[in-house]
Amino acid sequence: MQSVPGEQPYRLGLEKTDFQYLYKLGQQYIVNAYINIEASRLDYIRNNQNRLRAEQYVGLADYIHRQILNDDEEERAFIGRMIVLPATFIGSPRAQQQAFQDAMAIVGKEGVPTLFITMTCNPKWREITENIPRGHQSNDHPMIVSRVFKCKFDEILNDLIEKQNFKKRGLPHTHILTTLQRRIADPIEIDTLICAEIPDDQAEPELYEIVTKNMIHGPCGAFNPNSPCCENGICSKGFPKPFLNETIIDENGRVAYRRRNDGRTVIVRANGADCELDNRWIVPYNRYTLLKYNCHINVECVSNINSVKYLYKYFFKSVDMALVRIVVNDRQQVNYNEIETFLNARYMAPPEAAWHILQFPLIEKHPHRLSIMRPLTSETSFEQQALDIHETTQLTAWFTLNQNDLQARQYLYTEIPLHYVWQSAQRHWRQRLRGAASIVVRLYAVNYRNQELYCLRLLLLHVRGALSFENLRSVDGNVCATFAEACRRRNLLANDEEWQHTLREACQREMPHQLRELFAYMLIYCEIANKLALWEEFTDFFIEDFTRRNIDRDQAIQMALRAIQNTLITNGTRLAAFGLPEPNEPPQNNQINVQAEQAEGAALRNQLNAEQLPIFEEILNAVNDDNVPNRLFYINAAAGAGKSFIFQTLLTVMRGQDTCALALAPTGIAASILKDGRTIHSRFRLPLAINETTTSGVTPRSEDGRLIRSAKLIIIDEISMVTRAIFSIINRALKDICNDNRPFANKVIVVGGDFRQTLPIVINGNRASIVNECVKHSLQVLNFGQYNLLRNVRVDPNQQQFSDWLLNLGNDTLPIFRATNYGNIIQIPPQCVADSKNALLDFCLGNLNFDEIRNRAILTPLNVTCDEINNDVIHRLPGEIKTYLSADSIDIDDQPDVEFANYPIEFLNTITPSGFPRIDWF
Ligand SMILES: Nc1ncnc2c1ncn2[C@@H]1O[C@H](COP(=O)(O)OP(=O)(O)OP(=O)(O)O)[C@@H](O)[C@H]1O
Repeated sequence: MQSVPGEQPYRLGLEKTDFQYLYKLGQQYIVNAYINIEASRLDYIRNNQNRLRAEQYVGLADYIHRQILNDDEEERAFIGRMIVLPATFIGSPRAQQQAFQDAMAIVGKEGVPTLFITMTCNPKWREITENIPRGHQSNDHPMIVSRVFKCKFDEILNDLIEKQNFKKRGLPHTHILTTLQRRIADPIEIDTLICAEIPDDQAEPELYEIVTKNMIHGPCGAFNPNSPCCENGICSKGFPKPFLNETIIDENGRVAYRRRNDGRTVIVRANGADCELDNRWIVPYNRYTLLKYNCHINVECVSNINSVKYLYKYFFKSVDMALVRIVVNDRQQVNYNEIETFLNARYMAPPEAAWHILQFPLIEKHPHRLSIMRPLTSETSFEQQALDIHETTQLTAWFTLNQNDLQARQYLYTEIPLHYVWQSAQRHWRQRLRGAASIVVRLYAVNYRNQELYCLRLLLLHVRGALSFENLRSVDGNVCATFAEACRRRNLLANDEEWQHTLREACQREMPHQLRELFAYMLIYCEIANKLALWEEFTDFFIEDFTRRNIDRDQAIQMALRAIQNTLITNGTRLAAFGLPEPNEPPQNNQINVQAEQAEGAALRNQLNAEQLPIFEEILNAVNDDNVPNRLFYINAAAGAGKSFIFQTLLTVMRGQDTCALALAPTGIAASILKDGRTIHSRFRLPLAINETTTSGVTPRSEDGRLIRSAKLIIIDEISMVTRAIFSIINRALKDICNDNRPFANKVIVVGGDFRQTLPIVINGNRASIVNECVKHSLQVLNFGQYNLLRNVRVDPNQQQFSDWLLNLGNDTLPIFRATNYGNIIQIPPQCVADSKNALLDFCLGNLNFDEIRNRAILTPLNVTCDEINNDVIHRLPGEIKTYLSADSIDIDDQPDVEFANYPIEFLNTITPSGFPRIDWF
């Protein structure tokens, strides 16, 4: 039998030979043929371990050394023979790891994939049945099946990350992850792309035929408990799925597809019986691809990068199971033989063998992998070893390039392949003439335990135009002894130094009260290792304003602690929670200057317009008389109609009467507009995650409880953003704290907002789920009296037209410009449209000075646009640009090393989940 790969396809592809009639034996022949080919390759690897430098594989050497340096002498081992499979051997653990990291690099550049497509070969494809002898099964002709599948596979590939896979028993199938240019975030859009229902057999007979043949799961569960997908009789894939009237995206971004209970069913035979299956058993598909390819093609929306991980896990599992096993034999010799392990855990199906014999690739496109340098042993320095091996690496060639080419110095090492091409024969970088756009670059990953190499890698991600290793280690003209030291000095590694640095810098510019506030927020939001040390180091700065006033140091410290405590309490926490000393006395309530408030209240009251005044009077009347029955007010105010103005007047007038009123809002920004405004969460001590059973953390006997009890009026601004659950918690909490079972404990509650504006945030929610969260329904149920403010006081009277347009927009009464599947398109008045980004910036920022600019904001629907605009704005501002870098890391406590290596630092830098800042701030 031939073992040369090139000859097998020829031999097996011959038409009308005896081979065609071997049936099952033919399958065996193909597997054997490939095993032979593979064996010769493995032999080569086994006999060339020195050339592969097996001892230098990072992590492996670490592990082996740990075994050898075991404290317990009895347990100590010595290194035996090490045989490793290189990354170039497809199926080796290293190849899988590299492939995964390649995929992550692509995700880093292109974004999280949009669709996960699984396509399985259809053995009844005309191209297969017409090419096998009559009466034969397609199984017996894996070479033809593989060839046809490859053609179909090539056709469906379009802008994707792809992987090839083989089902253990049967037919080739492929998993494809595609990244569309635009993310699909809307359930309606998902419905246009993906369907999980039985088509109408009259209207779409062809599709009906394909779906009922290829896209029905199982049946499993009660119909067929022995189905391979069942564990203890329950389907591990969650079939049958529930009926759903609308597609829903849950809070984790997972999609539950629309499967309506429309009465359509299909009869499928399983377990010797006819089973009637409905839409709950349909695997999601795309109409177009199904009609075109006529096979099983499962199309699903991707929710997060886990799908990439899943793809590779699946790949690991079913194709070339490569277990890493360290054998310590009787003589305590550590033998590490990946080839043996690879072969022992081997499963080879005929289609897979055929695929390999035909030399179809498993992975077609790699990012440009940049070497850092050869992974080296620990005894000698990297530089020394690099010199020792007398070989120019991509990295040392980059140094040389920078020495000779001034132009190249502007680039990072990772940007070099975009501008220069690596000439592997000559071992140098040559100017690139074309093709940069499609290049994805990634630096080989390094385990963070290998500190120096890890830090070298980190420097390469941030230092441009380095001339040598020494130059790379230089910071501000000083050569650091190690790469780690250089990283620390460049603030690339996370530690408390960055917080010291932040405070030190702030000390130069900020007033002590601002420093105290900054410190309080650092405590709340930053991961500071030694908070006490930081407090002690900067105490003198925190108390400077007090000591300047000749206040004794101890007392000044108490005052500073109290100020910090006040900020912390507003945010629902205390100094003690951070291991810091608590101030001796409790924080004092702000003293209210009653007379000043009375004067201000009277002035504001005089300004109230004809729409506002009657509402104000009615509310104040209810506050002053417990017997007034109508105590719940809902001010329905269009944008800028002056509801906050009424609230402000009410709060001031009540303070003038020395009566307690509380001002609340769902967000910090909305709360900050109101006098002594607090967020609902902070006032009622609510946890972040709210559900029906959540209760307020305020107890009746606490300081907060007393304050809430004494309040005669509670104002909640921006009620449209409050969820029903929170509103009901407030109602329950008031009843509990005040021991009064009437609605909201008979307090005067004034809520205001505009349901045309922002509604509650429901992560990945659709229209129905967001509306469902709104309090509007509760307002009606609880009999809140509705008061309308419609005149926009904010806009210039000359812009009444714009004000009307805004109102119509909110009321959905504007003329429809064009109707689409995703909703109606309206036309924005031409005077509100800026022709270009620059025109927009000119309009918003013009020639304003910095203070004026601070009061303006440009809102964008997408973070990327916001980053773009920020970048432009920064360059328009006077002064030097300073960049602050974040030091991203994975929480290694619950991540094993392998996970860490799979998410290299530059990948972490590219992800900006909501609420996370970019890696660089200017
Ligand atoms: N009676 C008034 N006299 C003078 N200025 C007023 C009056 N009412 C409102 N304003 C001013 O009009 C602007 C808009 O008012 P306000 O912020 O109270 O509106 P709003 O209904 O809360 O708006 P939004 O819905 O956008 O929050 C503010 O600058 C406010 O000071």
